[in-house]
Amino acid sequence: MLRIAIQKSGRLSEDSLKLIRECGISFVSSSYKLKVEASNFPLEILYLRDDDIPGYVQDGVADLGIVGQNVLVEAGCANLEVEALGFSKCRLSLAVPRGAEYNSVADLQGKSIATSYPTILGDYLAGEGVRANLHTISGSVEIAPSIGLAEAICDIVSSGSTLLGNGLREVETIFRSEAVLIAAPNLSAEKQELLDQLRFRMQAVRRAQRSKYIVLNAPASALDAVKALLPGIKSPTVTPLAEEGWVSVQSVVEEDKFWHIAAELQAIGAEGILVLPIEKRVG
Ligand SMILES: Nc1ncnc2c1ncn2[C@@H]1O[C@H](COP(=O)(O)OP(=O)(O)OP(=O)(O)O)[C@@H](O)[C@H]1O
Ligand SMILES: O=P(O)(O)OC[C@H]1O[C@H](OP(=O)(O)OP(=O)(O)O)[C@H](O)[C@@H]1O
Ligand SMILES: [Mg+2]
Repeated sequence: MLRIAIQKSGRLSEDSLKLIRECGISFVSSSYKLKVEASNFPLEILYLRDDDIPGYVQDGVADLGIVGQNVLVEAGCANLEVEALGFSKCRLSLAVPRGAEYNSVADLQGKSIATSYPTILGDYLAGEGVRANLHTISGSVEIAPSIGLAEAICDIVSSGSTLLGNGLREVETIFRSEAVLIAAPNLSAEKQELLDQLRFRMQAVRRAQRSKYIVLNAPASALDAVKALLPGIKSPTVTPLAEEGWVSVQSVVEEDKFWHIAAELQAIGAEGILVLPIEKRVG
């Protein structure tokens, strides 16, 4: 049985649970039970504070974990990462009060900076040759300048609303993060085999999320141009329509290229362009 540690409640929780479920693994979750067993895969799920996850996996108390790279690197456990998962994307940034003068990181020399990430920040500042006084606090970091605790902060930013709401201006991005799957060093051969199965499923889910199924009608005369735009996985499926001179084309497109391709398809005469989600994609 594999044990995976995920965040009990917070920014990682929902997507971590969703990913495990999309891998076809069923379990009953309740907010009171902190350890649950899946019914159709040898997996036990532990619900923990995210800060504790790297340590549990490093020590082998849990075999696997899902955690942000920011927390993983801060804990000095970057070597445990096995797979980036593409959610909970955020950045670690330095910010100063909106009206404060700031030209470069050298302006932080001798200043006090509040953060929950003293290791990542300390390494960054050392690399820049800047000495500052770091105040380590575990949350609500953005409040620090307005209560006189620090002159700058370094914390997680996503939309930037928290900085804006607290009169702060983002001045440097020092680290980019997303959720990652981590694994204990030296897993037994049996557990490694289960991990490989789980990664195979996770990759199929992620590949599917990045792809869309596209169906459209096009004049047969435009077929070569349509094929060039929609090469698909191997090649597109082309079937004749009942109406003479027209074909139906089915293919797979990368989601981030869809809008660009859809406009080009329309320009060469394609009609009725439908886009459907793909649940899993193997290979
Ligand atoms: N605004 C955000 N947008 C996207 N991802 C975020 C955001 N804030 C945090 N994250 C990511 O999600 C992780 C968990 O964030 P969260 O705020 O839930 O942590 P926490 O308050 O420390 O939780 P816990 O109670 O488990 O210690 C962060 O370490 C980071 O990787
Ligand atoms: O740029 P934004 O979109 O505003 O997001 C950034 C905020 O999100 C996180 O806090 P969260 O809301 O998770 O609360 P927490 O302090 O309880 O972790 C993070 O610590 C920032 O404060
Ligand atoms: Mg935490």
